[in-house]
Amino acid sequence: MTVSVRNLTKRYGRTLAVNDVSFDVAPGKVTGFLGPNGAGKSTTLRSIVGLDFPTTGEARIDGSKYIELKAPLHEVGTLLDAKAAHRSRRAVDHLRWIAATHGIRRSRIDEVMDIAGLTSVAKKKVGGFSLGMGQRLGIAAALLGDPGTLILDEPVNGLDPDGVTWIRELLRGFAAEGRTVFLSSHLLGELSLIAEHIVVIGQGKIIADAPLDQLVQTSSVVRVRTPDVARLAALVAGPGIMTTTAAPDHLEIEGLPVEQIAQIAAREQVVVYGIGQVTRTLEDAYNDLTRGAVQYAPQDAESANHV
Ligand SMILES: Nc1ncnc2c1ncn2[C@@H]1O[C@H](COP(=O)(O)OP(=O)(O)OP(=O)(O)O)[C@@H](O)[C@H]1O
Repeated sequence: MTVSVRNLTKRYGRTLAVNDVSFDVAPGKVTGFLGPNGAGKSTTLRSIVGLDFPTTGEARIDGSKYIELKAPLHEVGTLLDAKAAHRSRRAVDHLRWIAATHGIRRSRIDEVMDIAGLTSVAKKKVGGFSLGMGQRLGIAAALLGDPGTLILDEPVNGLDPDGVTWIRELLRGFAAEGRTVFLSSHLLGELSLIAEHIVVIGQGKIIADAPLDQLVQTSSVVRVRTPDVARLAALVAGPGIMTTTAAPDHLEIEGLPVEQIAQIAAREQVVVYGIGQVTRTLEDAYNDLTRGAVQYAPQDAESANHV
């Protein structure tokens, strides 16, 4: 199932929350949705699943608008607010209530509770759940109809390390079956372990839509760990080559391939403890992309130290 967003614009009064956004979410992989606070992620996700009506433009799931789907739970599983469950209801009753809307069999409720690790708290009231347990319940609900697509807003939030590993494996497995996964998250390190494709939104506009590999592609900088930084810097010096001492025993070299640097070091008998290309993290890529698109930031570096 492909999720297609076309020229989606959403205004709330004077606020232009989403501004002419178009992108596709492909099946068979996990797609991450990133952006600063207030960038328009939740509005976009809510518009995809018919909880918000676009001012103009549209979102379709395999060609249909969400509201046109005959049995939406079997097509799209959603988690948009982990606190949405009724506080006085028991976890199992929350799932029974949702299952009843689609005639989903009772045994499926046990299955999803088991998948989400909630079997032992099935009869506990949701009001007593932690954020992480609420997330697990929300994911169990999203899985109830065994859908082809999952749309999740911040599903990793509040999960403990076991929970983070669990959801990573769950979502990757889901995508490996050819299904579609679209999730937002501010946890960039975790997202780079889950997602293969990344869409970045800033101030209501799409500012990147690319495979993760492409965003974090290896830079041309080589970092060498050596006790002889000054000597190696002098040996590799030449036109178009930049060297930076990154730490007392770390030299960064731009403009020469790693093999050539290793050969120079070997030939000149410079001791090397480690050598390799510097890789950009998703966080580096995100910071570069969203510079200028952050709405809610401290006024200056000085105030940043005081928040
Ligand atoms: N129901 C609403 N009424 C008025 N303004 C809204 C409403 N929902 C969102 N907005 C505004 O639209 C903009 C986008 O909000 P949205 O919640 O989509 O951002 P987000 O990227 O999900 O942010 P966060 O990372 O903080 O969750 C913000 O300026 C927000 O204040």
